Amino acid sequence: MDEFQFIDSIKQKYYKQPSVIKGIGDDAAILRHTDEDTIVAMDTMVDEIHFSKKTTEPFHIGYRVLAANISDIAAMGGKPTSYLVSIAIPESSTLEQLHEIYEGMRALADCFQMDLIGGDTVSSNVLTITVTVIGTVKKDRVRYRSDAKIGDVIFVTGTLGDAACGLDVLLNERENLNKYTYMIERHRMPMPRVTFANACQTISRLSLNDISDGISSEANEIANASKVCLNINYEAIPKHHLLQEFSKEKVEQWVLSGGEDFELVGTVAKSNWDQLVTIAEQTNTKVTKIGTVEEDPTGNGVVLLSKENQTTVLNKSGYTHLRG
Ligand SMILES: Nc1ncnc2c1ncn2[C@@H]1O[C@H](COP(=O)(O)OP(=O)(O)O)[C@@H](O)[C@H]1O
Ligand SMILES: Cc1ncc(C[n+]2csc(CCOP(=O)(O)OP(=O)(O)O)c2C)c(N)n1
Ligand SMILES: [Mg+2]
Ligand SMILES: [Mg+2]
Ligand SMILES: [Mg+2]
Repeated sequence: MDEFQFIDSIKQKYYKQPSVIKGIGDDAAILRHTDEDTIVAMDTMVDEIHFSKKTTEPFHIGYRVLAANISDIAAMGGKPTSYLVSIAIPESSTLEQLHEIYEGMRALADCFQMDLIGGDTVSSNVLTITVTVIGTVKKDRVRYRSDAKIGDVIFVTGTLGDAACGLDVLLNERENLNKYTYMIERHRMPMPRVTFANACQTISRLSLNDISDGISSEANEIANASKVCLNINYEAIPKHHLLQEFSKEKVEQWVLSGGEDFELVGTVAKSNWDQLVTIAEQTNTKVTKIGTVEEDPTGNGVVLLSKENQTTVLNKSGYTHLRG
């Protein structure tokens, strides 16, 4: 199969979204959105950085890369509608593996009625997949990191540290993997929090960020953008009971800096907290209060972590690709 036959083989037979005027097959795609703002985000995954043979089947590679992208749309409060895929393929990849990658993306895309509308295919030494995701949002319901205000409740969805635990279990080839199935699933097939984020439309102001690098990073991103202090209580951060068998140090590292849970961290006015809890119940989403937004006297933004009755500054300690 050559490049052009490959593109033909991954092309959808029809498009679900009325916004797709032109999808795959010309020099570019054409979209038409009338009433809403368009959200555009991009994330790349690279072999041996974001996945490896030890951790992921081709299906999961596709699923995860799209999930990471959709998660950014959720974090802006939007609805994902379409995506483009750039794939750099090494000689060692088989056609079957490539189709499984696309099957993984399609499986998640179908959950949100998303269309594959374009991309690029090249050969390379390292399997690299870049997705551009497109979504829509009502213009007065965009969720900026800069919208946290003093007095807000800080919340997170789901439990934190699960994906990092699953990754650790896979990388260290522990025996009795069945015991860790839930954590492995959380690493391989994270479900971005679109339904919850969209159901929050009745609330006029939220700040939101999705947890890809680790909450220590994303909480700092909100604090810096909003120039406030996020005071977080470590004990209040929800942790899955399966983490109990691991050392306190490991759990702390996974919870604060593990990343890739693709949960949401955000802040909401105290007066809207009950409403948020109701939305969480209606959308089957676990939501937990983990702290309060306070004034930052320096004006730069800071995150404080209270743990065992001690309060320290929580610096960004999540995943980073470049150091120094
Ligand atoms: N190489 C790049 N060129 C241009 N913009 C970039 C690049 N890398 C990241 N960005 C932008 O920087 C911001 C932060 O990116 P990132 O930390 O990857 O966000 P996220 O964790 O939500 O994926 C985003 O607006 C992103 O589009
Ligand atoms: C084989 C393997 N090793 C390590 C990791 C852990 N890891 C790789 S990248 C990353 C952070 C998230 O990726 P990034 O490219 O920073 O995504 P973004 O923040 O842009 O959404 C983590 C936790 C992994 N997923 N797979
Ligand atoms: Mg990114
Ligand atoms: Mg993000
Ligand atoms: Mg990152």
